[in-house]
Amino acid sequence: MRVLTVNPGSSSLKLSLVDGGVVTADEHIAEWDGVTRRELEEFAAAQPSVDAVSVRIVHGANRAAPTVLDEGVLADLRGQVPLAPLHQPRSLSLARQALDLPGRMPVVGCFDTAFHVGLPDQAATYPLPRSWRDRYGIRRYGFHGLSLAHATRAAAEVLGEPVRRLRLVCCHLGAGASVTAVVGGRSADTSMGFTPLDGVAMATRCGSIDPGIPLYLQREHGFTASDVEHALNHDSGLAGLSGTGGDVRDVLALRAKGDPDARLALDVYLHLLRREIAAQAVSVGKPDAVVLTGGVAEHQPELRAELFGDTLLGVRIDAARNRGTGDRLISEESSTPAVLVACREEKELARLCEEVLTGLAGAGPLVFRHGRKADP
Ligand SMILES: Nc1ncnc2c1ncn2[C@@H]1O[C@H](COP(=O)(O)OP(=O)(O)O)[C@@H](O)[C@H]1O
Ligand SMILES: CC(=O)OP(=O)(O)O
Ligand SMILES: [Mg+2]
Repeated sequence: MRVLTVNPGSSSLKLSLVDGGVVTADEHIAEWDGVTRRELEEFAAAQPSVDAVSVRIVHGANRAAPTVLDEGVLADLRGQVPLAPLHQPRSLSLARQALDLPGRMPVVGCFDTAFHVGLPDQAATYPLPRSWRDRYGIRRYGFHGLSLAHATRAAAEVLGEPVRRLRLVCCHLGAGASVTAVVGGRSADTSMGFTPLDGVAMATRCGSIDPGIPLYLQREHGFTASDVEHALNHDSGLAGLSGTGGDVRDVLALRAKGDPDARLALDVYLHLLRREIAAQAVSVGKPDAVVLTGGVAEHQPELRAELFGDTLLGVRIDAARNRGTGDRLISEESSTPAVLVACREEKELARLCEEVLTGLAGAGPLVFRHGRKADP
């Protein structure tokens, strides 16, 4: 099956054609402003033929499996726009365009949140009033699920162990970043929450902060909810700390020139990431390995080494392996294994799309068989 995959991230748009599991064409629009123009139509028109389209949709609420999209499902998914304001409008606008592509092929939506649907109650529940949780569905959802599903399988291959036997701390470090405890292919805990704003500091997002801060700014300094939402999503994280747009390459270049804000930005970023890795290691039990994936993790060997230093979870980075290529161990033989894998959300999008369209969804590998909570 030839699947056109559509992956709108917070900083980029990635389009691929995956034919029988192999990527045969690729277009990566880095520094994407989120406005959908004719990129999808043009990419589709350039392919010899396409059998189906698979779209990454960041927030699927309680949906445990991917689904064939139509106008009704898209209307339902608009309910999650306020819960993922950077991503959901982009995904839905591209899904809408996909439904209108010439040939009217089936369009499948694959949800970042689905990987986390079976989170244990103690990890999914916020300590908030029952009425908020019951009435408004306030819970930890978790994101980056397509990346995590692929990274889990790829890391298992590198480690030579079946997914079901592995206890992993998986770090997705891109423009968005999260850390997840993956036990036997299932999410046991994760740093992102009700929205993809929670957790570690990101390119432009703040991650977890004292909830008293936005309340104070609104009550005492006249900020509106929209002002605060915008600043926490767009002007915080590495961007807010360093005065750059939040691209880690720019922050590293400034730090190399001795810029104190850039130094503080990276110190804060790494400190919060180390703290979260340690926290997720507790949720995992005894981790068999730490897995790194995503644009920042893949392209920044020095930052990888700096992240682990000498002490974090007993990982010691091996200089030669760290400089290598491909999915691989990057740690010394005698230490806790650290595995680097390329983020291949397009492969997961294509795999899930094929499963849905050939009627196999839910009978696939362990990592998508959560099923404790039913579709809404
Ligand atoms: N050499 C590099 N090439 C591309 N991206 C890089 C490189 N080094 C670091 N990055 C970082 O990767 C981030 C993009 O990661 P990616 O996972 O593609 O993001 P997203 O999917 O969230 O849009 C950029 O913000 C950039 O900081
Ligand atoms: C959920 C999320 O933050 O995704 P991305 O890293 O692609 O922006
Ligand atoms: Mg991404």
